[in-house]
Amino acid sequence: ERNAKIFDFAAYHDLDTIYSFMDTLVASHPNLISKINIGNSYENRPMYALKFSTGGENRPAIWIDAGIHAREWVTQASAVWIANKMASDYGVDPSVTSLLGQMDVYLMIVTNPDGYSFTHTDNRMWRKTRSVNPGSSCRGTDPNRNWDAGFGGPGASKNPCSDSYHGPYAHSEVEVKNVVDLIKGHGNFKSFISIHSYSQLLMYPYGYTCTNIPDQSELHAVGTAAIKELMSLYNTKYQVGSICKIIYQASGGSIDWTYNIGIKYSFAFELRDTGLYGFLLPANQIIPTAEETWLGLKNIMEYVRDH
Ligand SMILES: CS(=N)(=N)C[C@@H](Cc1ccccc1)C(=O)O
Ligand SMILES: [Zn+2]
Repeated sequence: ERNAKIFDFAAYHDLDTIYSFMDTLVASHPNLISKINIGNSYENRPMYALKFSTGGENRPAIWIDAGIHAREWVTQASAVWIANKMASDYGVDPSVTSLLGQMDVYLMIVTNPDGYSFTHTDNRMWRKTRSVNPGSSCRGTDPNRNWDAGFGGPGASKNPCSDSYHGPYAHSEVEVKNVVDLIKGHGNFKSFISIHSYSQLLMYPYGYTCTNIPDQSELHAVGTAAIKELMSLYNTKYQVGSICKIIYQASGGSIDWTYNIGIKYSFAFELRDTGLYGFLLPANQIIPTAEETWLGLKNIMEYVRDH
């Protein structure tokens, strides 16, 4: 509890510090949070998801991941703050209490640990995994082009040296496979939310095509309500739309695969900012970004709980 009190949420932390924060949080809330090792990364780092659960057996669940792109540091930092917020608001905020009384929430703070570690040791702008590409001197696959949804189509590169290299085959990256296996094994996820930065967008599928999904109008309405909440705090301007329409065509993205396996409420956030600092967002914007993102996330989770 003392450690949880001295953690600096207004700073960027390395992998070990984030992992020990998780242990502190679990220790402070043993009846609410457990740490699940969903498998190891390419370089054998554990991949931890925090499971928020008040009981039941395989309850309907919501997945939230951050940091699949290593350099998007405000996403892992915001997820740390959100983990703490959800823990402290349970039993205090009636909406959070009701949500966790009916659903489980899985929160993966560092979805690409090898890449995140590499941004601290070698290259702050690294995005991909750190897997070896046979026959190339370039490392890594874009974990957000490696999912089995329009895999290898337009909006991904076949060049291992590209930042959007799709990898040798769908789910080739163990970091992706570990999440895929958890989602398929669980079988009762109602929502999958992937947190990226930057651009200030809330997106729904598809990325691999600009054709509308069957649930386009519902997801657009959910997204619109969510960003209204988000914007209410600091007036941070967000836009809502499909990946393909509001950012660009991108194949092999996570939320296209989750939508296609039946997880209707699949969304991707692009957090602050719109390019002034980009991936190098100053640490003094971590807490404001996390606070406003939480409002949007909570709004989506409430909708999922009630539908
Ligand atoms: C700036 S960025 N790389 N976070 C934008 C991110 C958009 C996206 C999100 C979800 C699914 C597909 C595509 C990407 O290119 O992977
Ligand atoms: Zn990203």
